[in-house]
Amino acid sequence: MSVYDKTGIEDLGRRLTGAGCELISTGGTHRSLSDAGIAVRQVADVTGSPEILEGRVKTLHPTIHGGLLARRDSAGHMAELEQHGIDAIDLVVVNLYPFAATVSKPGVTLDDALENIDIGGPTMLRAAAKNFPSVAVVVDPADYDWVADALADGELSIEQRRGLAAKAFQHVATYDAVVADYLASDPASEDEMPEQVTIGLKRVSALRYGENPHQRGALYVPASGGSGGLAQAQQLHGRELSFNNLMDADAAWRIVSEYTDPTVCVIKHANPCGLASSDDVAEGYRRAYEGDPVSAFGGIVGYNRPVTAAAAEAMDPVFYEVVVAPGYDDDALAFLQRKRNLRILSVEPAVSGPGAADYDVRPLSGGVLVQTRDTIAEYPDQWTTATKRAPTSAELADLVFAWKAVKHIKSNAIAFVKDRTLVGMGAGQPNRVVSVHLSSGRRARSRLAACWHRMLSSHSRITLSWRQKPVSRPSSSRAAPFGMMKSSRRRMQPALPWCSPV
Ligand SMILES: NC(=O)c1ncn([C@@H]2O[C@H](COP(=O)(O)O)[C@@H](O)[C@H]2O)c1NC=O
Repeated sequence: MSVYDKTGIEDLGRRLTGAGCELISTGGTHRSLSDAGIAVRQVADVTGSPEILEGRVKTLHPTIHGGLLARRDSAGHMAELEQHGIDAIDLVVVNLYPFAATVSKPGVTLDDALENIDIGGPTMLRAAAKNFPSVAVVVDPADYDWVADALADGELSIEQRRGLAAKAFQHVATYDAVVADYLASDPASEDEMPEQVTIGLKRVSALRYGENPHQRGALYVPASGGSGGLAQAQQLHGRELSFNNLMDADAAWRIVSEYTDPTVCVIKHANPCGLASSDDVAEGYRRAYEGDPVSAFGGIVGYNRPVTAAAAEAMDPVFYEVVVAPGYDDDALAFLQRKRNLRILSVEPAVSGPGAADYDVRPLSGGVLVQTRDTIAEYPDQWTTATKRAPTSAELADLVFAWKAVKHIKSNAIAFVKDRTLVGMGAGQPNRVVSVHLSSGRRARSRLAACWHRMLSSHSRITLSWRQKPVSRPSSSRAAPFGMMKSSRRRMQPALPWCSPV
């Protein structure tokens, strides 16, 4: 037994000695056990070598590793143990130096970090895990109880030992990935994508199923630590979250997090069908909802400010699956909790763990695409005007709003915006002209289509304005909504019969 985190170790030690085990421990673990009156030998007494180099070498010794690695079914191995006076070791209980927690501390030095890279612990875990046909390895304190129960009744089965071995290897792999991330986060190497990427994740919850009922699914967070973000949201109310709930709630949280002004969105199928900024969050919700009242049903509502009672009441007539916000006024929460099926999430901004490379990862058949996140700073005061008429300052504010919105709408993304409110949205269409057509709610005019065609041939990102009444909702002002589109391809789409250039 050699554990950094001593929680539960006395109870386990007592149960193991009760089951007839003889215990061997390193310095601090030995102290904890013997102080609790449990019979235990010092590892140094077993190896005949003292701990040296300030604890850098404690268990790295043939007596320990011979005892762990010898095949019990090999007469040769057992004879060698005998010859060298080594006893077989049947169970290893180890947890490692807290590397991630250490490097999360502000002002941590490289020296501190290096001293917290555990070497002897992983070596014992790997040795015991390799030899799981004969040896059991316990790395997770959550396993202490059932392992002690099994040993009290006899022994662990081969399947149980194999499961523990897999867990130990997984643990060591994740631990090493965090160390590698930390060491790789050298500013000099930031220009290049890394040669190899190992992403250590730990499961925080099992989901009933994945995207479809025949798929399995679970939620993971980075093993390197970090906090906040949708994956670490606190669920304040409602039924279990599904895979799709989490996907949509994340889309909601990401889009409202894009705005500094108080902003509310309504998400359907990972796209915002409603989005509005307003100093009054209840008004923001109303305007977001009115952007597309039909699609809002069954959606997810996201706020970047605490939900007020007025906003909660405004949401009342509509069925929503999830609401996600950085907090809730007490009366708002009490009001929302009346709805049995509404899942209520409280989220804090995401803070990456130490050295965690913050990648966007997409699966391909046979591989994955990895890119850095789309977090570029935008400078609207440096934008140039593509049209003859320059936007007014109110129109520019709408364009800034639209530019942030369109980043979160799936391609071919179209956003019509008026008064910092999304009034029309086109997403996921294979044809961008059709996407405009859908988002404007009526057949695109040939003049508009021609305008698109001219611009699509020369720009990959386009801002557009034209004289046309807002179509998705009535507006008191006579100015037209502003449109914005995003496309990752420069090629012009083939002309459709109803949008031939004029
Ligand atoms: N150097 C070694 O040989 C070695 N052997 C075990 N450890 C670690 O020492 C820790 C326990 O130390 P202690 O029992 O002294 O509190 C465990 O986290 C274990 O993983 C070691 N420390 C670091 O590598």
